[in-house]
Amino acid sequence: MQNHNGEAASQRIARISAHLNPHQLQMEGKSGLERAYCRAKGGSPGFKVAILGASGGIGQPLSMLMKMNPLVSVLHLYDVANTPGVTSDISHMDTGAVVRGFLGPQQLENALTGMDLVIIPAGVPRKPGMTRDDLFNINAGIVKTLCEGIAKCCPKAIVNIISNPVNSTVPIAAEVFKKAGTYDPKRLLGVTMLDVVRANTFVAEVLGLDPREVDVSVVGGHAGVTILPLLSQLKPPCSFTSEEAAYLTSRIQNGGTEVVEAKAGAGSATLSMAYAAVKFADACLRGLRGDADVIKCAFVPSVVTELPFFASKVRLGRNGIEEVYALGPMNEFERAGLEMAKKELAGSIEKGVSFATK
Ligand SMILES: NC(=O)c1ccc[n+]([C@@H]2O[C@H](COP(=O)([O-])OP(=O)(O)OC[C@H]3O[C@@H](n4cnc5c(N)ncnc54)[C@H](O)[C@@H]3O)[C@@H](O)[C@H]2O)c1
Ligand SMILES: O=C(O)C[C@H](O)C(=O)O
Repeated sequence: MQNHNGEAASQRIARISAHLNPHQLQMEGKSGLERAYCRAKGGSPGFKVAILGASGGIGQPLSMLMKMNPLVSVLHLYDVANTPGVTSDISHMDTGAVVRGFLGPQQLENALTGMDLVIIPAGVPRKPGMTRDDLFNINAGIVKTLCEGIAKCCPKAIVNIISNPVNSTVPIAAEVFKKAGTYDPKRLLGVTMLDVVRANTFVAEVLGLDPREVDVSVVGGHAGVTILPLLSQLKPPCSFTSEEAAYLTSRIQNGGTEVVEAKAGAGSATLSMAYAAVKFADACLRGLRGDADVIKCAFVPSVVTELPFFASKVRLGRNGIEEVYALGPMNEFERAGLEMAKKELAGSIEKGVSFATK
C-alpha cells in the first residue's frame, strides 16, 4: 500500500528504521540525511539551526524549545558527548522540525553544513567563587575551534554566542572569521538576552507589574559591572529612587552569581538561559524571515562607543544586524556605570583578540 507521498510500505519501513538509528544515518552520509529530511515534508518550511553544546545544561532545554519553534525546519544537535540520547529523546516530539544528532569533532562539519543559524552554548560553566573570565582558558579554545568549523561549512550563518566569557568569546569569533576571510559583523551576536530577561523580572517585582509589560534596555557587556541596565529609559516610563536604582542595578549585574551560588557547585543558569536563548534565536529567525521592527539587545561589533564591541539594542533583519542603536540619554548614575563598564570591557575584548591572533 502506498502512503500519500506515493511511498511503498517497504520503503516507508526502511526510512523509519534508518531514522531510529542516528549513527547509521551518519555512516550512510548524504543520502541518509536527505531521506531523513524528507520527513519534513509534512512540516512547514523554515530555517536550519545548529546547536553546538546541545547535550549540556543549557543545550538540552534549548534543543527542546527550538524543536518547538515553528520557524525551525531542521535542527542539528552537536556535542562531544551524549548527543545520541538527547537527539533520540527530542526527535520523538511531534513538532515540525527534523532533528539530527552529531557526536564529536569528526561530525562537526556535517552538523554545520547548510545552517542558517548556529547557537553556541558549548563550554564549561562557573562554580561558586569564580568569575566568568576564569572560564577563558577552557572556553576560548572551544569557541575558536567551533567558529573555524562555521567559517568553513556555513560562513553565511547567523552566529549566537552564549559561551562565557561572552565579552571575550565574541571577539575571538570575529578574529577567527577575519582570518578565514568570512567575517560579516552583521552576523555575529553575543547573547545578553538573559540580562534583559532578569532586568524585566526584577524591575517588574519592584514596580508590582507583570514582567511581560516591562522593557529594560541592558547595554555594555555580559559580566559584572559591564552589565549596565538603563533604568532611566524604562518602558513604561517610571522613576526610581537612587536606592531602588542602585539595588536593581546590582541585582541585575549579579544575577548570574546569584544562580551560581544557589546551585552550589552544580553549574550556572541553564533553564532561564535556554528560555532567553530561544527568545533571542526566535528574534534572529523572525528577522531572517523579513519581519519588521525586530529589536533586541545583544553584544555586537559596534561603533556606538570607542570600543569595537558593545551591547546595545539592535534591529534584526534578513542580513542579521540591520542597525545598531545608539545608547540614548543616560542619567548621571548610568554615565558613571558606563565608564566602569567600558574600562573592564576594553581588557576583556583585548584578551579575546590577542588569544585568537597569537
Ligand atoms: N551568555 C549567557 O548569558 C550565559 C548564561 C548561562 C551560561 N552561559 C555559559 O554557557 C556555557 C555552557 O553552560 P552549561 O551550563 O550549558 O554548561 P554544561 O557543562 O552543562 O554544558 C556544556 C556542554 O558543552 C559541551 N562541550 C564541551 N566542549 C565542547 C566542544 N568542543 N564542542 C561541543 N560541545 C562541547 C559539553 O559536552 C556539555 O554538554 C558556559 O560557558 C556558561 O558560562 C552563558
Ligand atoms: O553567571 C554565569 O556564569 C552564567 C551566565 O553568564 C549568567 O549570567 O547566568
